[in-house]
Amino acid sequence: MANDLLDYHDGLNTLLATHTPLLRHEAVALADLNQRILAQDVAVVHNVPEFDNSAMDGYAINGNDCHEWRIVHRIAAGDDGAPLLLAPGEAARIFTGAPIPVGCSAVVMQEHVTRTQADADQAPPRITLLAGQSIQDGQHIRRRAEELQTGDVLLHAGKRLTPATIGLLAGQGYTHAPVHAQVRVSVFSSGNELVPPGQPLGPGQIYDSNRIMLIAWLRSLGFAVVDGGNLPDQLEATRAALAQAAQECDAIVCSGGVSVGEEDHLKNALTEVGELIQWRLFIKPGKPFTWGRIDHNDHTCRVFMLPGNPVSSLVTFQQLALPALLRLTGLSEQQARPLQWTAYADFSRDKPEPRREFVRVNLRHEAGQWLVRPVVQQGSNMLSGAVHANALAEVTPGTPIQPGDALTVYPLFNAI
Ligand SMILES: Nc1nc2c(c(=O)[nH]1)N[C@H]1C(S)=C(S)[C@@H](COP(=O)(O)OP(=O)(O)OC[C@H]3O[C@@H](n4cnc5c(N)ncnc54)[C@H](O)[C@@H]3O)O[C@H]1N2
Ligand code: MOO
Repeated sequence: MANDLLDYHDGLNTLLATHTPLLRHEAVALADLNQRILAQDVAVVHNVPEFDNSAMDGYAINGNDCHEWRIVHRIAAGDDGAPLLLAPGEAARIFTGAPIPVGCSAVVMQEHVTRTQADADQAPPRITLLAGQSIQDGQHIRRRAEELQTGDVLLHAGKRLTPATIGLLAGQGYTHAPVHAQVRVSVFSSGNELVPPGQPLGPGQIYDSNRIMLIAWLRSLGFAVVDGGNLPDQLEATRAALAQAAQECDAIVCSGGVSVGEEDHLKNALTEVGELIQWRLFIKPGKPFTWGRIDHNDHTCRVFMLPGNPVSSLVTFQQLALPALLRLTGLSEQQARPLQWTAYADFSRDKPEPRREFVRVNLRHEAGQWLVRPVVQQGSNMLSGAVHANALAEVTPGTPIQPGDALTVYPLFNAI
């Protein structure tokens, strides 16, 4: 029955191609820019360095072949060094970041010279080079504009901003940067059995783990998250909640209620208020994963319905919903793809699984190779298994595994 289900890679490629960056932009202050995506190119407006300056604490000298130099100036970082001149045989005491005086041929580290104090007749102190040291022309001078030149592009549109890029923008004097607006995501769980942590459990009830897991995950990636609460197993209430959220948000992420049971109302509700684009993929876990859209006037809200088993939610979120959501934030298809590399099986499995499987594994580096071994708890209801794992290993449908077989692995939370 299952072979008509969509393959994972076709599903991922379709999601990446059909979700495009939101057009809303905003100027955001530097301290709040981490993880945001640049919406326009940003130019270099100051040469870096702005002026020739010293890379070391030491002495700026004129005349690399001299045997000693008279110290005639002292230049610290923050001083205006431009008017200062060095004649042949002269030196300036200089510090890292201080401007280079006119006539300087090189900077010598203070560890490489000896300094003689001024004598009684007020002659300036002198430095001589220690035996065994030599001087290269221009050494330890950071030249004006050697790193960045005015008019060049500092950062290109589409760049995901990191702490280092924020520092780079500050180094140019910027206080704000133009970024794509935050993607607003409503997160729901669904099921009469679910109780929020902190409340007592009644018979047949369990705590809701998926909603807070997804909220924390989305927040950590810079999304503006609305907690939509838990939807009862009831079509009318579900339909109303989806329609309301679609007016206010760019995307809805919900979990549970997308399988075939009579209490699984999510797909019907989506069909009534919007469009169900895809139901079910040929994957384990996460087969009932669903996506669609709800259009409201000129606004589109993307909808991702994750299967309720917590590991099914986690796997389909990381491998399918998140890449699509990251496209909305402004990332390219390539940037939004789940991070992946190749590792080698440190286990065997004779019985092939018909669906493409994402096995929860421990990825480790040993003797120059990345190796993977499955964690014990592989049930899609066993969140502890996903916690003990640090990656997902992809197993091709119908394929037994021998030790040493190459597998594609995806680090969990893109962080190893
Ligand atoms: N007859 C069939 N039954 C099922 C099939 C099938 O093909 N035929 N598919 C199974 C698969 S695979 C999955 S995965 C689940 C997914 O079902 P739903 O998405 O409808 O999820 P629920 O039935 O609502 O819940 C499944 C399971 O997960 C627990 N759950 C749900 N939400 C949460 C939450 N927020 N936090 C913690 N746990 C949650 C729920 O209590 C159930 O135990 O369907 C299979 N059935
Ligand atoms: O797809 Mo279900 O996620 O196999 O447990």
